[in-house]
Amino acid sequence: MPVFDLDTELAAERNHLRDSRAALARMRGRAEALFSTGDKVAGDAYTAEQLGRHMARRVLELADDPTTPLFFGRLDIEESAYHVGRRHVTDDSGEPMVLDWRAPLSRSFYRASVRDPQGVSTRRRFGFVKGELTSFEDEHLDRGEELGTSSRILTAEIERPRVGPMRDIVATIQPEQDELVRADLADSICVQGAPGTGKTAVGLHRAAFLLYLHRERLKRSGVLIVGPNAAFLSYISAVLPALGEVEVKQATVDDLVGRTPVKATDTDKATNIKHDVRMAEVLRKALWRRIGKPTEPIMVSDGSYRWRIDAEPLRRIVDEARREGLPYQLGRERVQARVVGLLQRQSEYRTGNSPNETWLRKMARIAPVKEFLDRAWPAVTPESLVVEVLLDPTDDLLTAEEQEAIRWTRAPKTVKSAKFSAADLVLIDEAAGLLERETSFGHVVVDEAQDLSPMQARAIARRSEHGSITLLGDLAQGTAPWAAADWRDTLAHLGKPDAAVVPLTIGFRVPAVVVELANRLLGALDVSVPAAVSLRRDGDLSIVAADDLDAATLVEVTAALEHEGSVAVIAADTAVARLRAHLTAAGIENATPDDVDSEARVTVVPATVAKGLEYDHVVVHEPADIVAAEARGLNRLYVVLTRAVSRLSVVHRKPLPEALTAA
Ligand SMILES: Nc1ncnc2c1ncn2[C@@H]1O[C@H](COP(=O)(O)OP(=O)(O)OP(=O)(O)O)[C@@H](O)[C@H]1O
Repeated sequence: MPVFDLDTELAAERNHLRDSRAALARMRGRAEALFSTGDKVAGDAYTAEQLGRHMARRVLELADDPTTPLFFGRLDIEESAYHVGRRHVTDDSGEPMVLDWRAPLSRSFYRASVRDPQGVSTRRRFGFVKGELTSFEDEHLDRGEELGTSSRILTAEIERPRVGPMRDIVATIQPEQDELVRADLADSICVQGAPGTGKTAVGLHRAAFLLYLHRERLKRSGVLIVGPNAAFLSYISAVLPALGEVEVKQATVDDLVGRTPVKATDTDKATNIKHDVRMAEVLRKALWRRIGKPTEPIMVSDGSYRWRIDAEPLRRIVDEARREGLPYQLGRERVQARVVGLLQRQSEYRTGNSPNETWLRKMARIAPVKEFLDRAWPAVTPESLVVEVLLDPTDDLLTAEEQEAIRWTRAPKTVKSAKFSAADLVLIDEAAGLLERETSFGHVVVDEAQDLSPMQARAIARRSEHGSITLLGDLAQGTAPWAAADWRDTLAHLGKPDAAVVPLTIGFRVPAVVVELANRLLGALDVSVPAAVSLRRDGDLSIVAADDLDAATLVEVTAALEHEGSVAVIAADTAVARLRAHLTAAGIENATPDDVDSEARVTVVPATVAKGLEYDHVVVHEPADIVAAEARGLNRLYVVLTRAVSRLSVVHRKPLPEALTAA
């Protein structure tokens, strides 16, 4: 029996890595050559363009990032060894050298266990430094060896300092995460997970997995990722391209509904009413109220002919179209087409000829038909409907006080010149959905979903009507006034009432000491969520009471800069400008989270923007102010305290919130 020699094994694996990289380079070379000759081989300009786009994407997909390993694992199944990596690599004869992590066989890399080895005798994980293979770790499942979360390589990965944007986790996806990542395209899922349990990571990897498995279908319908704000989207923006997926749309809900610019602000009260689901019904009623009952005939002169349609058949056409339940605009088009159809029949009967297209178009626009349509089924734009409702929000569904809170007291000169608030845009989107169908994405991932208002959820429902969704969130992190208390409500608004709600409980970000502090708040948050178990035993927590807060913050930041990794000061939004100036005056370069190109190691983060982000060292500045700044301030503090990967310092002058000091 050959002696197992670690050095020889490692050398063999390094050779395989070198050969795989060379093979990938050849694959890319071939794609580039095809890209540059695409227009010569394609028969026509359209095909050339299609091919060009396909090849350009292929070239991007085949990029080799020298800082990340091309493969990170190996499965020994029977007599064969399969390397598992970020994408397929084949040799010149088409034989696989690296299997894509999403391939069916790779599943065993994440799921095989001693209890269910799935034919795997040995699972090997590789350790890398800057793309160079430095070590490996074997689990001989056939000998009952299993490392689980005690894997040294997993521990190193989750404890590595965080610098720059979020990275993919393909090398270390955990079984409970993998189950979600590989769920069927048809399945809508809601993931309830404590901070740092990998919800965002799971959502992004699921998108990549679905794109791999259903490439053609999803290329047509598209995949959409919805995140809470621009800073978050830029933080996660590198993950999918690193996995070879370059065509996924990422947007905030505001981006989705932003057909006109925001030019007004609402009172909190008005905002809350406008985000309430009752507004959907208020708008629907206001729209369909416009439809009139035809009482007069249509009379059309057409050269020497006169056509007439009586009120009765017109009433029937309108009633029928209403009953069909189509979006309003389609209904209008159908009524118009049926009226023209009746005119056409009269013309055919009298003249014995079928009228041509020009005649049909003329009849559709002729004054008597147009006037009838404008009375019976008037043209509407989403904006005009919302203006109408806001000028007169009379509806039993709203109390008199609520109607007053949203009422516009002055009419804009024109609908075009109307000044809309952010919440109005959500109403306009709802109105647009009543008029016409939205195009539906094949799959939508919604992150930080606990903060979706019912009306925002409906905006997403319209964009996922024929697709599935992955909803990610944590009820304890709900900070919006309408934040969900029960996922079932959000799922109902999203049109996916039967989606499974699945918990994630293993925390990969926040060290145990910090989790323990943050968890003290849970009791005061009035939500029922499973608490997280942190995988991280390392980490540091310090609570500093100081008279001069800004000076104390500076001391903490300076100390943090001694260590590797990113540093954030998180403070109430109103303190950010002052703190930044204070740090700058002390010679510490700093940026805000939306400043994506900044090289500064220190970021000053307004508390309301911290959601979803993480930093190695976090200095929380005056928790009492963060709590006092908003109605759900304790939830905000819970979010803020759970951003730290390695160390958390809490700097305060005012007393700490009671819930935090309770043992
Ligand atoms: N299986 C894993 N292996 C390695 N790192 C992981 C794994 N799962 C999650 N992580 C890391 O843990 C951190 C937290 O993950 P992520 O941001 O997805 O959590 P989250 O549940 O969305 O958190 P939050 O609720 O705070 O937004 C990230 O740095 C992520 O890369």
